[in-house]
Amino acid sequence: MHVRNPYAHNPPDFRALAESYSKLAKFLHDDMTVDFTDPEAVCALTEALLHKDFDIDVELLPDRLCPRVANRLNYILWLQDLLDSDSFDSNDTNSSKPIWGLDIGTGTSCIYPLLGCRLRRNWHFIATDVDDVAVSTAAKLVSRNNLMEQISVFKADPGNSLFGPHACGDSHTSQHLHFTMCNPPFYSSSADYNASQALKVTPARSFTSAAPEEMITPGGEVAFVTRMINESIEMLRNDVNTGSTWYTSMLGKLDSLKDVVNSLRKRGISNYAVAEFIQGQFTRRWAVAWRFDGRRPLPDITRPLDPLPSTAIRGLLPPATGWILDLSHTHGANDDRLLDKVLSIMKDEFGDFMKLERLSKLNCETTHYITGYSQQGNVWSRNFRRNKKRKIEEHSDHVEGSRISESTGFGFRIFVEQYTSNTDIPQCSVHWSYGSDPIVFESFCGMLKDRIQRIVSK
Ligand SMILES: C[S@@+](CC[C@H](N)C(=O)[O-])C[C@H]1O[C@@H](n2cnc3c(N)ncnc32)[C@H](O)[C@@H]1O
Repeated sequence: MHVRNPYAHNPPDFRALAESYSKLAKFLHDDMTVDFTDPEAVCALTEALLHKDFDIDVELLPDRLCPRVANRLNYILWLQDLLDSDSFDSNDTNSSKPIWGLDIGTGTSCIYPLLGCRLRRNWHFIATDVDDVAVSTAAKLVSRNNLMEQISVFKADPGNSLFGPHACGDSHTSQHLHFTMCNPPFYSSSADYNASQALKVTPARSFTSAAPEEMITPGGEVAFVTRMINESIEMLRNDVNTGSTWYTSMLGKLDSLKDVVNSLRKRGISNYAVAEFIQGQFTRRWAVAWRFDGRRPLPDITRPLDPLPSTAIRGLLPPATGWILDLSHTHGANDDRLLDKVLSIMKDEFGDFMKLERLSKLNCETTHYITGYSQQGNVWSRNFRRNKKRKIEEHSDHVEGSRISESTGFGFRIFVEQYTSNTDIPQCSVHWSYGSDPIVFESFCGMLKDRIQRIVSK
C-alpha cells in the first residue's frame, strides 16, 4: 500500500467503525469482521470507512460496483505525489492554487472526486460517466457532501472524445486539466468476465457485485486506455498546453500494464510513470501515467522503493529520474557547506548557461537543495564547450537560445544529505526534473560525480 495510506499499518477496527456508523452493526460477526461475500455488508463497511475516516457521507447501491477504499485511496495518494513533484520548488502542495482533474467513469460512488476533494481542498473535479444511473447518483452524492463548488458531474457521450469538450458539457470545457484519471471497465465481454472468474482457484474471498456496463467495454481495459493515449496525442496536437497534463489510468491486470507501456513506448512517449498498488495478500492493481512535456516526477514515484516494484513490472519502468552518489567513504562529505561548494563550482563553470539557485523545502525537516535548468541542455559536454570556444573566437559569445527547441532543456535538483533521520550515510542525490534524454541525465551525473570528488578529496 502507499506509505501514506492509513490502512497500510492499521487495518480497520470493525467495532469502532460500527460504533460510529450504526448501519454496519447488524453485519458484524464477533465484532471482528463482516461477510465479504454479502454485497450489503461490503457496502455498509465501505460507507462506514468513508464516514469515519474521511467525513464522506455516501449511500452505496448494493447491485453496483462497491469501491474498496484502501485501493481507491492508493490511486489518489499516488496522483498527489505526481502533482507534488510538479510543484516541488514552490512549497505550494497544499496551497489554494486550484488543481483540476477529470475522472472518466466516476461510477455511482463518485469515489475518486469525493476522496480527492476531501484530502485536498484546492482540488476540483470534472466527473463523467456514460451511465445515467451513475451520473444521477454521483451528482446526488456531491451535493449531499456539499462539494458542488469542487465537483461537477457530466453525462458523457460514448461516441465523443474522453477528454474533449463534449465529454464535459459546456461550462468547464476550457478548464486546463492538471490530471485525468480512470478506473476503466476491465473486461472485453461477458465471456471474458466469466472466464476470469472461473480461473480463480479459491472461492471468491470478497464479492464484486457490479452492473455489466461497469465491468465490460469493447476490447477491455487495454482498448480503453489505448484510446486515451491516442486521444491525449490528439489533444496535444490541438493545444500544446495539454502537454503538462498527467494522463493516468488504473489497470486491473498485469498483462494490460505490459500492453499499455508498450503502446506508450511505441508512440515515443518516454515520460511516464508506473505504480503497483498492493492490497492485502491477494489483490494487486497497477496504474500508469504519462505526459508530453519534459517535467519528470521525483524518482520514488517513477521507481518506488517502498514497496519495491515486483520483478514482473521492473522491465516496464520508465527511465530512472534519480541517481545517488554514496559519500560515506569520502573525506569532507560531512561538511555542511558541501552543497554551497557544489553550487559555487557549478556557478563558476556553467553559470553563464544554467539558471542555478539554492532553495529550501519545508517538510518534517528543512531540506536544502540546488535547482538548476539549462535551456541548451548538455552544457557540460565537450561538444558544447567546443562550440562555445568557436563562438568566442568569432567574437560572438552569445549562444542563441531561439535556435534550440524547448525539448533540449535540462533540469535537475541536487540534494546533499548528511546523517539525517532519512539517511544513515552521507549521500548526494540528484533528481532529473526536466528533459527528454536519459543519456543527458547520465552524463550530468558523471560530471557531477567528478566535481564532487574533486571537492571532497581536497
Ligand atoms: C469500473 S467502473 C469505475 C467506477 C468508479 N470510478 C470506481 O473506481 O469505483 C467504470 C465506469 O466507467 C464508465 N464508463 C464506461 N465507458 C465510459 C466512457 N466512454 N466515458 C465515461 N465513462 C465510461 C462506466 O459506466 C462505469 O461507471
